[in-house]
Formats: sequence, C-alpha cells, structure tokens
Amino acid sequence: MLNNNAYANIALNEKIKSENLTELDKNLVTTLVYGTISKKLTLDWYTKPYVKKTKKWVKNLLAMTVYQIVYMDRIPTSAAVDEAVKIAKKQGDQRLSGFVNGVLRNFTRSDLPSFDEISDSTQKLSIQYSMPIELTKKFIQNFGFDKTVKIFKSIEEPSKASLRVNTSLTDVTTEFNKLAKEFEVSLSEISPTGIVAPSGHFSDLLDFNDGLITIQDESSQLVATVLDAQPSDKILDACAAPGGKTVHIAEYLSEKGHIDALDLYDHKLRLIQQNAERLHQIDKISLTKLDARKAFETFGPDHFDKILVDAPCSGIGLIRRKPDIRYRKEITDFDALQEIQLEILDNTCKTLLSSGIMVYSTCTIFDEENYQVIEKFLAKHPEFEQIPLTHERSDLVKNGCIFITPDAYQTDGFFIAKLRKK
Ligand SMILES: C[S@@+](CC[C@H](N)C(=O)[O-])C[C@H]1O[C@@H](n2cnc3c(N)ncnc32)[C@H](O)[C@@H]1O
Repeated sequence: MLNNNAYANIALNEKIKSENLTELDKNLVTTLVYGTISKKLTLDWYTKPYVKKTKKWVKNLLAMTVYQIVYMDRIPTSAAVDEAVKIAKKQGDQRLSGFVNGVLRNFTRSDLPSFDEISDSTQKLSIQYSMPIELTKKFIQNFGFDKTVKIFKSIEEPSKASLRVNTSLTDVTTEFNKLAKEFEVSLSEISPTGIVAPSGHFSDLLDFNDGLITIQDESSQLVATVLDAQPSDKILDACAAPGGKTVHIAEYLSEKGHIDALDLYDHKLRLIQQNAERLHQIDKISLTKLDARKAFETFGPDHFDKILVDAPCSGIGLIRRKPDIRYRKEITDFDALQEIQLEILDNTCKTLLSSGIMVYSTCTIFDEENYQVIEKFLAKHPEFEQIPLTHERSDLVKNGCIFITPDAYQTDGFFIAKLRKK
C-alpha cells in the first residue's frame, strides 16, 4: 500500500485470504495495517531523530513497530522489537536488522516527543493527525482551524458498523429487536432506515444473506430518501456501482418502476448485480456498462422521471473507514474531479423529463466537488432550479443541501443537493 499505491481494503483482503490465519491473527494484522497507515506520518516523525536515510521497507517496518509500542496496549515492547528484528533478518540483511534493533532501542529509551515541539500550527496538525500537509492546508482553508481539528479528531475514532433495513421486506423495529439480542445496537440518529452498532460482523448474519438488512453508511442512506422515488418512476442511476443506493431506491418501486444503473466497469456492474439479487430487487434494475457522459446519446431526451448522479469524487468523507485515501495524490486534483462531475451532470440532465428531479451526491466535504458544482451547473442550466432540502436535524442542512462532516454524527462525510427541471 505505502509503496505501490494499492488500496488498503483490497490489498489486505487479498493477503488475508491467501494466508492461513486464525481469527485472532486476522484481527491483529488488520489492526496493524490500518493503524500503521492511519498514523504513518506521526510514526515517521517519532523515528526521524534516529533515521537519516534508509530503505522504504525498513521505514515501514519501523513505523509498524512503533505503532505497536505507542498505540497498542497488549503487545509488550520487547515482543514488538524482537519481531521487527526477525522480520529485518528474514529480508536477508544482517546489517539492516542491527540498524532496526538500534533505532528501536534508542526510540524506546527516550521519552515520547510532544507535538508541541512543532512550532508551525499547520505542520503540527499534519504530524499529530498524520494528514499530508497539502490536505491539512486544504481542510483549514475550507473549514477553518477549529473545525479542522474537530474533524481530524473524529476521524481517529473507530468507525461504527452501520446497517440499513430493507423496508420492502421487513421493518426497522423487527430487525432492531432481532439484532438487539446479540449486539449493542441503536437506531440511527439521522436515517429512518438505519441501525448502528459500535462494531460487529453483520455480513455473517442470516438476515444479511436473505437481504433483510445490508451494510450502508447512515449518511449515504439519505440519498434515496431525498430522491423520493415513486412506485412507477423511471430512474437513471448514473454512477451506480457497487449499487448501495441503486438497491435502496429500487425498494421503493413497484414492478412498474425501473432503474437504469450505469457504471464504467464490468466487475463493478457485477457488484450491483450481487447486491440487487441479495436484496431481491434485480427485476427492477437494468445494468449497463456506459460512461454516464454518453447517457443522452443512449437514452435520448425526456426519458427519466428522476436521475441520481452519485458522482465519482475524492472520497474524502470516507477517510475514517479508508485511512489510506489521504495519501493518494489524485484526490487533491479538485479541478479534474469537478470537470468530470459537471460533464456527467451536463449530459445526464438532458435525458430528464420536464418537472423531473435530479439528485447530486458525493462522499466528499470540500466545496469544489459540492457547492461549486451545483453553482456552476445552475449557472449554465437556467432550466433547472434547486429544491431546498430539510432534515429534522437542522445542523445537517447548509444552503439548502444536506452536508454532513464526519465529526457531526460519526458518519461518513456526505453531500446531497436536489434539483428540478422547470
Ligand atoms: C461514488 S461511486 C458510486 C457509489 C454507488 N452509487 C453506491 O451507492 O454504491 C462512483 C462510481 O462512479 C463510477 N464512475 C466513474 N466515472 C464514471 C462515468 N464517467 N460514468 C459512469 N460511472 C462512472 C465509478 O466506477 C464508481 O463506481
């Protein structure tokens, strides 16, 4: 991940599958990987005084070991250091294993340095919360210093497990009562279809297999509510994979309603199919491999009652669950992201019936991909107007849009805007 830009969840799952590990070891390796990744800049800062220049794998090994020493209570320091030395030896380099041993011994003999030693406040935030400096500056520019600190702190909290109930097959109370027998569950504060728990492997449950419940973040569950699908609506889900929102919307349709779900890749369309089959919604969904920017050429004018553009975005709102996102260079190319987002809206909007509804959503929290996109779209398309959104939690509504930062309800960061063709 750190060397080859691999996605943490995919690379880790593949590795875990290829090894014969006990459940305990699977959990340990997952904690080590996610912990080290989410704290990498802090960990490198801790060892910096003892390391001038070294190979990447040595730096990563040191970071993983220091993670255990500083952040994990149940691994004795001596065990963490011994393992690191063994790993270095296994790499076949005696000199480097001595170096690893030396650095770690020096580190453990000294007091843990305080972040207050860093005089520049932006630099301090960047190191303390392991957020690349450019991204830290971006957060401060967008939210101000204090709100940035709140967001960074909340990102360090463990993610909740978040479920959505398939209300076309069961109801929230029934599922809640069943789950409460086994887990410490509570109702979502923001989504009427949501149930949350501090943790838990819900995908192993029978009700998950049977499609009565699914795993979906609470904030993302609000999209289908905002779209407000009516039973016989014809709907375009322009960027649909893996289909979390497609299946949710389908649950509100009768057999007269229909969703055209698009995505760029076959393997991603298969994920929508699997989700839709499990939740018993596949009959209402057509899957098409298509660039959403070609929707008009394919479907023509006045085709859909409703359109969802759940746009490709930087995904910064997901940082708590996907800590590796922060190091990806491509996520800070906001101009390129905004261009694609506008192109998708520009093209798909032409397929909407008059008085039709278009919902634009992202799992990011920077203005360039959210409010600016809506502003620019409306400036170019006077035939559209914004429909101001409301929510019983009024702090979720900003300038007529749903806007959730990860610190507000410990959910993913999210943005939703609703537009109508006049
Ligand atoms: C934010 S994700 C969608 C999540 C999905 N709506 C859900 O709820 O599960 C964005 C998706 O857009 C797809 N995508 C990116 N560019 C696209 C394009 N030009 N046309 C269609 N899909 C695109 C990506 O492959 C990705 O699966």
